[in-house]
Amino acid sequence: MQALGINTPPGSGRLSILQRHLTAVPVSGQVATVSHPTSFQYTLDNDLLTTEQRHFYEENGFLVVKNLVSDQDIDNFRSAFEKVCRKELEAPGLVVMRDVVIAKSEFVPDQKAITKIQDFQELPELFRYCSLPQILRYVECFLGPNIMAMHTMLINKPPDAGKKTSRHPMHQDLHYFPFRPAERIVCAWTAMERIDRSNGCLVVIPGTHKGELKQHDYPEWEGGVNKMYHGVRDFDPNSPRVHLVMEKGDTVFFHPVLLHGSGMNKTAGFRKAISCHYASSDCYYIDVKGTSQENIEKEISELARKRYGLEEGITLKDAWFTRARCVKGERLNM
Ligand SMILES: CCCCCCCCCCCCCC(=O)SCCNC(=O)CCNC(=O)[C@H](O)C(C)(C)COP(=O)(O)OP(=O)(O)OC[C@H]1O[C@@H](n2cnc3c(N)ncnc32)[C@H](O)[C@@H]1OP(=O)(O)O
Ligand SMILES: Nc1ncnc2c1ncn2[C@@H]1O[C@H](COP(=O)(O)OP(=O)(O)OP(=O)(O)O)[C@@H](O)[C@H]1O
Ligand SMILES: O=C(O)CCC(=O)C(=O)O
Ligand SMILES: [Fe+2]
Ligand SMILES: [Mg+2]
Repeated sequence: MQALGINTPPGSGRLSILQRHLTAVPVSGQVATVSHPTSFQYTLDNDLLTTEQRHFYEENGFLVVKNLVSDQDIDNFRSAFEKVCRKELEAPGLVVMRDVVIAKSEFVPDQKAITKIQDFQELPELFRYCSLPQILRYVECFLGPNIMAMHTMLINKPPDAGKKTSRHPMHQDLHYFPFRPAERIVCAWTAMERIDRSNGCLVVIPGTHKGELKQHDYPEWEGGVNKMYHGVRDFDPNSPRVHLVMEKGDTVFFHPVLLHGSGMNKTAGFRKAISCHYASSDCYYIDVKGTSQENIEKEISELARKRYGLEEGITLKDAWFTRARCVKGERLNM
C-alpha cells in the first residue's frame, strides 16, 4: 500500500476492491508495478473470509474464529483422549508423551501425566477433528482445494510441576517441516476449554510470518525441556507478544513461520487443545541437509532408529510422508 500512497483504514474493503480492479487492468508499464504490492500472498480468493479477516491474516499471520467447533464434538474428543490414556483406545503410529519432569521422576506416573498425544491419523475418534467441514472451509482459504492433514496433536498441558517445563518455547512450526511453500501450510488449533494466562495461553508475535525460518535449538532452561521442544535461538523476550485468550471451541488458524509458544500452566487442571497442521497437496518436499533444520532431522531420525529398531535412520521427508493423509481433494505430491 505504501507504493500507492493510500492509507486504507482497516476493514474498509477498499483494498480488495482496488485489487480486483487493478488485476483486471492489462499488465503494462506503471500499472503492473502498481498492482504488485496489493496482491495477497498468504490467502487465496475465497468467499468465506471477510475483507477484514483476509487482511488481518496477511498482516498478522493468524486468525481466530470464535466458536467454530461444537461442545458436543469437543466432549467426544476429550472422551477419546481419556480412553487413550486408559489404554482403552489404541492406534498404529500414535505417540503418547509425558512431561519431562514426570517422565524422569521416580514415582509411577498415572494417566494424568500425559502431556500430549501425537499422530492420531489412524484413530477415527480423534482424526475426525481434521476433517470437520467447518475447519476445512477455512483451511481452503489458505491452501486451496487439495488438502493434506500432516500433523495431529492433542495437547494436555499439565499443571506445572514447579520447574516451568509446562511452557512451550517460542518457535516456528516450519522448523519441523521439510515441505514448502510455507504459505500453503496452516495450523488449526482449537481450545477444548477456556484458555487464558492462568493455564498457559498460546502466545504469538504478530507479523513474524513475514520473516525467515530461524535457527532453533533447545532453550537453556534450568528445569529441563521436553523432547524436541526446540525454541528460536535469538528470541528477544521484549518482542510484542499477544496472548490469545480463547473459549472452548474457538479456533486459531496460523502460518507455520509465525513465532509462537505457550505459557506455564499455573492451575491444577490439564489444559487441553487439539490441532492439525495442513498442507496443500501441491506442496513439495525439500532436502533439509545443510539447512537450519538438519538438527531436528537428526533427532527424529535417531528416535525412529531406536523406536523401530532400524539400522539406519529416516529422513524428515520419510517421517512426514507416512503420516500425511488426504482430507479433501486429491493427493498430489505430498
Ligand atoms: C519417528 C518420530 C517422528 C516424530 C515427528 C514429530 C515431529 C513433531 C513436529 C511438531 C511440530 C510442533 C512442535 C512440537 O510439538 S515440538 C514437540 C514434539 N515432540 C515430539 O514430537 C516428541 C514426541 N515424543 C516422543 O517421541 C516420546 O514421547 C519420547 C521419545 C519423548 C519418549 O518416549 P517414550 O514415552 O517411549 O519414553 P521411554 O520411557 O522409552 O523413555 C525414553 C527416554 O526418553 C525420556 N523422556 C520421556 N519423556 C520425555 C520428555 N517429555 N522429554 C524429554 N525426555 C523424555 C525418558 O526419560 C528416557 O530417557 P532416559 O531416562 O533413557 O535418559
Ligand atoms: N527464556 C525464554 N526463552 C524462550 N521462550 C520463553 C522464555 N521464557 C518464556 N518463554 C516463552 O514465552 C511465552 C510466555 O511464557 P510465560 O511463562 O511468561 O507465560 P505467560 O503466558 O506470559 O504467563 P504470565 O501471565 O505469567 O506472563 C511462552 O511461549 C514461553 O515458553
Ligand atoms: O501449547 C500448545 O498448545 C501449542 C504448542 C505448540 O505450539 C506446538 O506443539 O507446536
Ligand atoms: Fe507450535
Ligand atoms: Mg510471562
